[in-house]
Amino acid sequence: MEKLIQRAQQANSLLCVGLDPTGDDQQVARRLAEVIDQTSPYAAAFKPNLAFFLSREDGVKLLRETVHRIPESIPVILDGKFGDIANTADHYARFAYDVIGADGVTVNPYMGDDAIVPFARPGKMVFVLAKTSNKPVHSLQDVALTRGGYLSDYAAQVARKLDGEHGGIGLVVGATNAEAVARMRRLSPEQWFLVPGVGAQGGDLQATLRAGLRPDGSGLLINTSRALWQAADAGAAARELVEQINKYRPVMA
Ligand SMILES: O=C(O)c1cc(=O)[nH]c(=O)n1[C@@H]1O[C@H](COP(=O)(O)O)[C@@H](O)[C@H]1O
Repeated sequence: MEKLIQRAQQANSLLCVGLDPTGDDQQVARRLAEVIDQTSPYAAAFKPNLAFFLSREDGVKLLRETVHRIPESIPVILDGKFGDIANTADHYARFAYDVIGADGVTVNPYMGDDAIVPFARPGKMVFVLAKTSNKPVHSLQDVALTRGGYLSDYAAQVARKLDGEHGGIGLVVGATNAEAVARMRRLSPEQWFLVPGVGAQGGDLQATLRAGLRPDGSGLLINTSRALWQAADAGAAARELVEQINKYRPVMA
């Protein structure tokens, strides 16, 4: 997590700029460049979502160009929600890190720890889906375990154990349920959380920060995608969000 920690301190920001590009191919390339250039001063990280690139011809090329445009000091998390048996996961890891040049990924833990470990390379970040922002009718994450707690708690425990063994493992926790953020923080006092759900999904920023910030005022990466993509001035919107976030962070000595 060193690159992320350094960048968050340097930019005094916990904002993750989500890149979920919509529109026709020509517009999209132009808008991506614009959003990256305007939001870079305020971004602790960027998170391109793989689906929005793969859904267009030459999507991998566009993704590579996108990552290339992002300043080297800002970490890039490729949001692919990967999760497959280890030898397949190894190929996803090669794609994310070697082909695309990402600094981190999101991973779905449903297939267990061996689906996560191939992504845990030195210097890379792995964000494991624990308690996501959506609210399904049939939520696997909310299944109560006979041993106590919920399946999402178990995902967090596995991620914590793997972080101890490999380093660089964080959680994905949605901003749409502050109680769940607090619960995850109790289970994982020190890990970094990638937190989507603010903006278009209506998550409560203040409640999320209160529930999830570590005592050092850090440890959360607040993602927003559509709200910046659709903003008339993405730079101003990003700056405003950083200011809002920083209002709730304790002032460090
Ligand atoms: O892993 C994610 O990034 C993710 C996890 C989650 O629980 N909820 C969630 O919305 N996301 C992603 O975060 C982004 C949210 O986008 P906006 O709702 O437009 O800000 C999308 O790329 C989602 O795929």
